[in-house]
Parts: sequence; structure tokens; C-alpha cells
Amino acid sequence: MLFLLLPGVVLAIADESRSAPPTGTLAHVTVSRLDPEPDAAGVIGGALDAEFAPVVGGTIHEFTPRPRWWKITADRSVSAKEHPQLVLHSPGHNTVEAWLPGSSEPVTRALLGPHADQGFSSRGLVFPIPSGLPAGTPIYVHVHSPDSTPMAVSIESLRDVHRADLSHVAWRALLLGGLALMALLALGFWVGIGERGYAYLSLSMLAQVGFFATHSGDIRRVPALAAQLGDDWRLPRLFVVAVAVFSVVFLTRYMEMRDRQPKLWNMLLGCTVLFALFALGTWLSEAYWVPVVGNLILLLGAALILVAAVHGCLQRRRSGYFVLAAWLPMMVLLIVRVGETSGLWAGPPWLMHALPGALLLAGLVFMIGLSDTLQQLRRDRDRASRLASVDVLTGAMSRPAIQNRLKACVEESHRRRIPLSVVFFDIDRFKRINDEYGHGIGDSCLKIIALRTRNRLRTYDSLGRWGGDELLVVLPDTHLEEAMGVAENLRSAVNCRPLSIDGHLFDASLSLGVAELAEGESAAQLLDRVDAALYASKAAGRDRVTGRVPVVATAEPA
Ligand SMILES: Nc1nc2c(ncn2[C@@H]2O[C@H](COP(=O)(O)OP(=O)(O)OP(=O)(O)O)[C@@H](O)[C@H]2O)c(=O)[nH]1
Repeated sequence: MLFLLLPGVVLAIADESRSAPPTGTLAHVTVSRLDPEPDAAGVIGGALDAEFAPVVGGTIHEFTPRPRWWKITADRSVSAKEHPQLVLHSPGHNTVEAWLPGSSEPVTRALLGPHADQGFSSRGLVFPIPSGLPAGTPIYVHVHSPDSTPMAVSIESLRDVHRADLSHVAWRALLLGGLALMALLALGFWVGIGERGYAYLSLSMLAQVGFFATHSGDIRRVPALAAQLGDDWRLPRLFVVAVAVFSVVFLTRYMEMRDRQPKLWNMLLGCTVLFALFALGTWLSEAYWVPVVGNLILLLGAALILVAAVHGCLQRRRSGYFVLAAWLPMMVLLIVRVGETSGLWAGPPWLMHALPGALLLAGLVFMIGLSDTLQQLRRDRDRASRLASVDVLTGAMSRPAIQNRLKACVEESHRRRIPLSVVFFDIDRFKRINDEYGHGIGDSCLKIIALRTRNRLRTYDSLGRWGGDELLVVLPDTHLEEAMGVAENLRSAVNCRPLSIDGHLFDASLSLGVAELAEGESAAQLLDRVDAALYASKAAGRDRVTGRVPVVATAEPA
């Protein structure tokens, strides 16, 4: 059975793709099928040989759960000296009884259960042909294929079988180990960061490992687990359903499809539910069309994800690029593999590992994609907090930011017993500038004055816009006399030369108040005093600095 889907599709096809006979076979084989179901004696005696019909492609592929007889012949004689082995590739949950030349008893093999032969890898079922195989001499095999898994047939030397087994085991270890490791990593990220997307990604990858292990018989390397899960052919379908559900939950969440692509989201959910129903429906019906329809629904789901990714890319969303990068290679390889398994063309041998490799790559891309999303969120948050702490018009600190700064400086001054002064200033007759030249010029005037004054401050001084045309300067580690000098400096920075804005030239000046923090004084009390100093400057005729000497505080410190 060709069990298709997103990653599930890939997994299934990747497994079945191994059905292509390997290079290095000892002879070309012809595979024939017998439709009736007679006794073994009637078949192995050769009386029914004429009724066997050759199949194209040399693959045993059975679409009914009923056991069937097959005949395998070689086009040339294979000597016993070559240690020939009959290999049935990627058998899944098929059970095979084989009558080999020179033996009257059948040999039964399956990847899982009592007939498993642990002497070979899960690449295929291997039957030794100790007495060799003369050209045209039939090997009869009786195949029970509960899930319609196709098996390519080849006759290989024992040396080639071992060599291919070693390579197969290495690739499986890399693949399953890589997926399991990535799933654990994703789980770790979820626990550490709390982003649920990692949990869904991890579950999807664990389900992929489960599928590989149960569909291809690798689970037999862990006997306790194999005994627990048994060799039920329907188990991989449960894993594929899990892969589909977790992949869809992960992808729709990652691409925010619910909010951004609600129609596609609804269709995808519909596909997933339908697919799950059809996959689970194989428990109730053995009809061939049930998994076939399930696979078609699954393919539709895969195509919908591709559409969503392309749509995301067109909207210049980063998640779209990541999904496309992970999905497109898988889809291309999938199509190549489908064509290959359908007999349309033959791809290079490395394609067998390319699909699972693409799956691993997709997992990696999604891990990076999730980190990228988190990074983006952090950047957005930093930007928002930066914006909140900066006054957009003047570039000075915002009122909450300068308030916090003042509070922190007051606390530090009291703790470390160091001086602190503040300067509070206001543009003189700013209303008149607004009225005469308009608000736009007024804004520019505010901007220029903030810039001129900021340039006269030290790096550890802070300038913030208190509101309207009022600005507050916090001068840490500064006594009143020094602060008076700074205030004079600020005043002259503005009235030293006229402002030139949009062709208008006009004078501007500041009125400033200065105050030094007194012992035990709170930030609010200090502000009251500096405000009074500013008011005094205004009252005395503007364009001047008034200093307030420290007073003994009566209230609790802030
Ligand atoms: N262009 C502009 N004007 C503003 C802004 N915020 C406040 N204002 C104006 O600034 C003026 C402040 O006026 P006041 O401080 O009350 O008085 P003043 O004209 O500066 O006179 P004195 O302070 O007494 O010298 C008001 O007309 C406000 O509308 C702003 O962001 N842009």
C-alpha cells in the first residue's frame, strides 16, 4: 500500500522506495502471480506453472489481504558457489513462505514476530538458496500482505547482502537517531522557552520515528518494545495519523493560519479529520479504496500547505519562506519518488535516502524558523519598549522614562551619599511661536531646542520631555553650583543664535529652574522645588536661571 502524506507520505514512500532492486544482483528475475488459491502441494509440484501470469517490474505487490502464490525465476543459472540469497525488499508487515530448490519444506520469514531473522537488517527478507538456482527453475513464495506493501525481488550474493545491510543500518541509525535527537531537542526548547510550537514539532518527529520503527521493522532491535507493541500492521497507520495531526497543528500555528488564512485553515482541518477517519477506517474495512481515498485526502492537505506557504511568501512573511524551504524539497522528492515507485522512471539509488534526509532537513528548518519567530518577537518587544521610553518628537526620554530615571538617581544619591541636581526648563512664550508660525514650526522648534540642549550635557546626564514645552534634566553626582553652570550653558545654547526653520528666523529663550537634592528628600519634593525655581525665573522676566538651595526635608524619602 502506498500510504501517502506530508511527512507521513514521505516516510511511507521513502520506505517503499527501497523496493527498487539494488545493483549487484546475480541474475535478472521474472516474477509471476497465480490468481486462484490452491493447496501448496498443487503449486510446488509445478502442475499450475502455466497459470502463473508474469507481472511488470519484478515486484510482488498484493492489493488484497488474502495470501497469494508467486513464482520467481532467474534468467541465468546462479551457482551455489556465489552463495545466492533471495531478497524481498522492504516487506513491511508481509509474511512470506518460500519453497527453495532442493528443499521440500518452506522457510517462513517476516520482519517482526516469531519468523523474524535477526541475522539480517530490516532492509528485506532474506532466504538462502544453498544449492544454487538453475535458470528457469521456479522458487514458489506464498505471500500474506495485510497492508499491500510492495516488495521488489532480487537474487544477491551473501557478500552483497551483508554490504547492503551495513549501509542500510548506517542510514537507518543516522535517520532515526537524527529524528529522535531533534525531537528531544525540540522538547527541551519547549520546556526551556515555553513555546508550544516546539512541543508539536517534537511530537510530530517522535511520531515519524514511531512510523519508521513499526513500518520497517526496526523496532525489533528493541525486543521489549517490539513485544509490547506487537507486529500489528495497523500500528504504523496510527503513527501516520499522529504525524499528520501534529504536523498540521504545528504548521497552522506557526503560519498563524487561523487568523491570516482562515479559509485554508478550515480546509486543512477538514482534510486532517477526513484523513484520520479514513486511516482509522482501515480497522473496519479491508477494501482497497479506503486507504487510497485516505492518501488522496492527505495529498490534498500537503498541497494546501504548499499553497499557504506560497501565499505567506507573497505577503513577505518569514514563516512562509521557512515552510516553503522545508516543504518544497520534500514535495519535489516526493513526486520523483512517486514516479519511480509507479514505474514511470528510475531515479538514482541515493534518492532512497534523500526523502528521509529531506524530512530531517525540514525538522531542522522548522527548528530554526521557530527560533527566528521568537527572535522577531523579542526584537518587536525591544522596539516597543524603546519607543515607550523615547519621546517621538524630540528624541528626549519620555515622561515615564525620565521619571523612573529620576527616582533611581534619587535612591542612589541617598544610598551612596552623592549629590544630585535637576534642571527644569520651559520655552519662553512658546504659544506665541505656535500662533505666529503654526504648529509645524512649533514642533521643529521643540526638536531643535531639545537637540541644542542635549548636546550641552554629559553622557551620564538625562534629558526628558516632561510635557508640552517643558523639559527636565537629571544631573547625577552634581552640586547646585555646578548645575547652575549647566543651566546657564543650556540657556545660552538656545538664545545664542536665532532659530532658522523653513525660512523663518526667530529668537527663542529658556526659563530654567535648578535644585539640588536635599538629605532625605523625595523625588516629588525635589520636583516641587525645581518647579518653583522655574516659576521664579518666569516671574522675574524669563530667559534666566534660578537656583534653589537644598532645604531640610520633612517627608519620607521616595
Ligand atoms: N507645536 C507644539 N506645541 C505644543 C506641543 N505641546 C504643547 N504645545 C503648546 O505649547 C504651548 C505652551 O504654552 P505655555 O507653556 O502655557 O505658555 P508659553 O506660551 O510657553 O508662555 P510661558 O511659558 O509663560 O513663557 C501651548 O500653546 C501648547 O499648545 C507640541 O508638541 N507641539
